[in-house]
Amino acid sequence: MMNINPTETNAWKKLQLHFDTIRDTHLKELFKDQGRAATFTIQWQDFLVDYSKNRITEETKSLLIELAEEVGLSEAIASYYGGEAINKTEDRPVMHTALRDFSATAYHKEEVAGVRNAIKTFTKSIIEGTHTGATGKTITDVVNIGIGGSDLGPVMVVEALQYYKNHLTTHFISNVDGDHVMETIKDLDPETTLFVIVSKTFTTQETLSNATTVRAWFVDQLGEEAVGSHFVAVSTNLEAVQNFGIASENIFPMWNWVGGRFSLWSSVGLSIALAVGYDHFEDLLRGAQEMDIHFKEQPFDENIPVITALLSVWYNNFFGAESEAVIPYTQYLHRLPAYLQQAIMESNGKSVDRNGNPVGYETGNIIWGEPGTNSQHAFFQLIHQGTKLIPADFIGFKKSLHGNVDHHDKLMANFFAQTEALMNGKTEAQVTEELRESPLSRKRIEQLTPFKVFEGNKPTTTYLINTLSPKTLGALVAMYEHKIFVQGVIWNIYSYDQWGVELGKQLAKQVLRDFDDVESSVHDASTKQLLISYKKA
Ligand SMILES: O=P(O)(O)OC[C@H]1O[C@H](O)[C@H](O)[C@@H](O)[C@@H]1O
Repeated sequence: MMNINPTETNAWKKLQLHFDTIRDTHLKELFKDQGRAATFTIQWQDFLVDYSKNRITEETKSLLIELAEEVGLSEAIASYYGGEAINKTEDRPVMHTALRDFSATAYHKEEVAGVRNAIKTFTKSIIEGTHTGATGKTITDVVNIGIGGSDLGPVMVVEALQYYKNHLTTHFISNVDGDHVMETIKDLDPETTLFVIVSKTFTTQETLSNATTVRAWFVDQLGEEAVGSHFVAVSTNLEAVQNFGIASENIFPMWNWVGGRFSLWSSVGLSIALAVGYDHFEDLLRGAQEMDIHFKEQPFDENIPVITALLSVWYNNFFGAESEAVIPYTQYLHRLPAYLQQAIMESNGKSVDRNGNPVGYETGNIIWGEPGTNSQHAFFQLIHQGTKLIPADFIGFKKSLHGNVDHHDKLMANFFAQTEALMNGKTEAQVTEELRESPLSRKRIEQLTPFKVFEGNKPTTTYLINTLSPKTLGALVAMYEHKIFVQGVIWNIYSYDQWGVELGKQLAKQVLRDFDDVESSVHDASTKQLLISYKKA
């Protein structure tokens, strides 16, 4: 890793000058070049990534690639794939790619294959009913208890692959909110339920509290001796799991070289494999592996994660765009934005560079989104006519899974229409002409026109994918993972730690202790007033 301040590179300086020449250019203008769509499209396997509706020219693209080269992206990729401890503040390598590397030269090959086999055997026994509950009944429900990376990945994928699901009903408990726990377990039959406790560290307050409550509820009904048939855990901290009362044969290990928010490919994905079967889980991994190979081998100008990361830097650091929207046009991906919020914002929400100095430029963007078309009827107003520039990823599929062409055409008509509308907008002349056909008076038309004008020039990147399958989903998620990596390299920050989560955790522990005597606790006046009011209730 070269630890270069991006703003001090030659490419950055050139980009700044270039930006001044292009900042006001309208996309409509750029589209006068008929070849533009083909120039700025990458066709890869089942993916067509059309990034032509972005505010770039070929010069922008080559300067951005120059930036990537100048900060040493190729060397960084080699360190990432080479298992170097690139997560320096935690002194760990970042090796989620090893979890889906089926090649002969894969890192940690045997350990990984061993755990994969354990997942395969166990999930098969649950799905086929050979592993029964303590009273001999087959398992019908699976409850994943975990938070952050131990929840968001599994829940996002299980929702995304609902079409491929088997008979097991999957539930997720994450929040330490007791109401969340009770609402989930209230109708469950302990005799037919399997609990999967997922915590990389096995020290997370939320997960341990939830697991303790659920375990007590369970033991109350079926007794301590039944625990072994109904509780399994996923963790790196085998000792803590055993202390919690889960036998070693019921623990699926994971490793410190896998970050929590990149761990769905490990045994953290046990609930996924239970929900859709091991073969689909493996397909998910294989899809991710294909993207890993693409990212590692493709030249930057044809490399999806590299290009999309550079576009994101372009908007974030030159246009001053603060956020990015992710709009999947499939209900199955309704948890993708939430998943990406952790993956992206926990990784790149950093303000200290790799030399330990404050960064003097913007880093991690704010990620948000909801599925289309719902989002169109909710927040698209602001994207179309608000004052903020919000680059958006549009993710759509050529075929629906249930095959209802009528619905799919309507869904996708919106998908295409929105990116076109965001790009072109609507001019004053167009609005006036349209209003002239209405019975409105001339005066009224004049009054209304400014409100109906769309400036356009709103950038979007379109991912048009054949179908939503375990494989394409794996590739899509891996694409975002590598995009995060590229951005971290350019911004010269450490993307794989998350110290920013600690302070709140520490304080919550203190506040919990202070609940015993809020009057004499030491807090600022606002917090103290709130604590007193809370305890009086
Ligand atoms: O899996 P666990 O150790 O329970 O951690 C769960 C979550 O805890 C913290 O919030 C971290 O910031 C997350 O990255 C992690 O995914």
